[in-house]
Amino acid sequence: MATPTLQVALDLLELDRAVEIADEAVRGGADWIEVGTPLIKSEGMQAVRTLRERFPGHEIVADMKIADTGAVEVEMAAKSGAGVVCILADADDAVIVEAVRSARKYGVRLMADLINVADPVSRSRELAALGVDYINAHVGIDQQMIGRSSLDLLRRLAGEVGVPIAVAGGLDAETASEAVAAGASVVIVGGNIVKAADVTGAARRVREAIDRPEIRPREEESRDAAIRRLFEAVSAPNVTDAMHRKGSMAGVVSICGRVKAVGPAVTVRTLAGDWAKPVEAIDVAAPGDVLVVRNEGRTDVAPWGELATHSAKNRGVAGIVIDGAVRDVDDIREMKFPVFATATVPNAGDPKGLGEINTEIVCCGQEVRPGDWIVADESGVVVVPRERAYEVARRAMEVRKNEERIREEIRRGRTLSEVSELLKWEKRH
Ligand SMILES: O=C(CO)[C@H](O)[C@H](O)COP(=O)(O)O
Repeated sequence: MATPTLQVALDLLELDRAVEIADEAVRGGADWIEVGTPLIKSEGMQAVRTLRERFPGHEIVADMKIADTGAVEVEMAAKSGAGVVCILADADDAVIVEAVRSARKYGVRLMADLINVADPVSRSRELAALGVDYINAHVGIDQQMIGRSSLDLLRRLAGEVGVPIAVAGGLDAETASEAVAAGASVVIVGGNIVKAADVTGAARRVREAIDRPEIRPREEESRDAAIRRLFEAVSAPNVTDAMHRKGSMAGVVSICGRVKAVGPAVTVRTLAGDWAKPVEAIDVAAPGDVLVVRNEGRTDVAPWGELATHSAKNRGVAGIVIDGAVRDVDDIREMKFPVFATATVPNAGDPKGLGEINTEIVCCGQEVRPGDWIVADESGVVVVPRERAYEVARRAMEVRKNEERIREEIRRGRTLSEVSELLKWEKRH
């Protein structure tokens, strides 16, 4: 079998940055350069022309995701310099047939993208029979965020289709190896190369994985373990960015400075600083849970202090968030236990047993249900609805990766406004 091709997907909005990143990716061993759909939507065919001119020795792939007017869109991409043009596998056969005719006329190849196709094996066979040159086992970025896997899709197709198979969707060096072993002829990598601070290094690692695939058995990971791993690797700001700037509690700060708490919420409602329910909740919590206490926002009386912190720490509780005051701050700081509160005050309430454990509460402006995920660090506290926890954790990791490349470009001397083309992307009114 010929060495599989490494295609780098430039899923960016800015052409200048795309050219710079393509240059670095090529130095790391990328063969084909994909003008990603966002770049085409942002810059049009000029992006294809520019990349064609700048990289004369490399195949340019135009990810048009054609859904209609197959002939015209293939013609546009071909005349701009693309050698491979992408069409949606789900498009009507009438569109596919016209696209194939146009591709033959202009001497380019067609790649059909299986994103969201219900029966990928039979559709791939139909597409091959219609004259499509490559099938792309693609799981889109939004689908990846809810846990779909491009490798699973690729494995379903292996040996079933008579044309070369490309694979795309969240691949990195490790999964690129698996993709080659599963029969991929073209390995398409976007985010894990183009969002890296060191694009050349990231591309080189994928290149090496493709050239010398080394498959290590992957450890099974539960959903909850993956959620925790991802949330522990990102910041609270990354998480609220991933939630369209929602989820932040207002006015609550870390009492111990640089600490972090991640875990499902055990909720507590108490009244007037009554510390019975918050302390009983320590026994209800499992290791790794975060206690979230509503104390009516009162800052004049504390339902939490040093002894409770000591007990929570022993039990493996990951942290505590209170919409009110805590006390014994000096001792808590010595323990470096993640405590987040809106105030400090010396006096406690009495343990009368008012309130409830594990009911829905509102804490610092956010609704919190038992089991919702809490991510708290020095910037503050974010609540993630439990049913969206995996998706938000994946998206937060994408936010973090994206910032890595932006940080690198700022380090090289550009301003944040330049990197993000702020003026161009201001909302028009
Ligand atoms: O076509 C795409 C999204 O629709 C991407 O180019 C493709 O998914 C590869 O990027 P990534 O590796 O980040 O998933």
